[in-house]
Amino acid sequence: MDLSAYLVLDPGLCAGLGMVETARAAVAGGVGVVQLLHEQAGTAEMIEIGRALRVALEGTGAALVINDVVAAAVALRADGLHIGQGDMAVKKARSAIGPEMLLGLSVENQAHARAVDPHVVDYVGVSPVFGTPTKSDHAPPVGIDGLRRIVEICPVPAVCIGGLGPQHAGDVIGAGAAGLAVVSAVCGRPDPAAAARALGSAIAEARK
Ligand SMILES: Cc1ncc(COP(=O)(O)OP(=O)(O)O)c(N)n1
Ligand SMILES: Cc1nc(C(=O)O)sc1CCOP(=O)(O)O
Ligand SMILES: [Mg+2]
Repeated sequence: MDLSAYLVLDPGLCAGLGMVETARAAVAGGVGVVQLLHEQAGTAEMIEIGRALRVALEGTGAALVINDVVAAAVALRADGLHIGQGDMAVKKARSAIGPEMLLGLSVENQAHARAVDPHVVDYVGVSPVFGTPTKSDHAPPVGIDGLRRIVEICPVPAVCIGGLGPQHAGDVIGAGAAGLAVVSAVCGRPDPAAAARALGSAIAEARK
């Protein structure tokens, strides 16, 4: 899974174009992972949207990750499941999804990072780097220095999320992150493909 440019879909921000078309455009613009996050959807609706996303992503090489809803991830044979600290025990998630599906875990501080078991978790989402209106109940922002310390501790690759856009690629890649996860930098933009391209270019530039 190429974690460099990681799109987290938000149904509200994607209301204009829709989540499937937003994902299609973002992947055309170079996004490597699409996470379906829909707090209001039950399992059946997650599966229905996930199936449409699967069709849209087919043949692109982009990965489909399901947020929180283990049964939907399993039913869809998704590429990954992403859970937070309060969602469920990581070992329970791993036994539900089996050994092949990638498991992502949110980490919000150094203690969370120290507790990551690399035999169970494949990548972490360090969250949030900056405050963001996209998620109302986020943990205190860790900032770039906090991100660097968390990445140093984590035994698995780290993407980071929260208030990020192309303008932050230099700082977060410099801090050791494997990629940037974004919502509003792509969702709801007039041209999500161009927004994704701008993100990818900034990441490529940061890695030079
Ligand atoms: C890549 C990535 N990182 C962090 C999160 C946040 O997940 P979580 O803490 O479970 O919060 P919710 O988004 O589920 O409310 C994420 N979704 N993706
Ligand atoms: C989905 C999500 N999780 C977060 C966390 O801190 O756990 S912040 C967030 C939303 C990030 O949105 P934007 O890119 O628009 O700032
Ligand atoms: Mg969650």
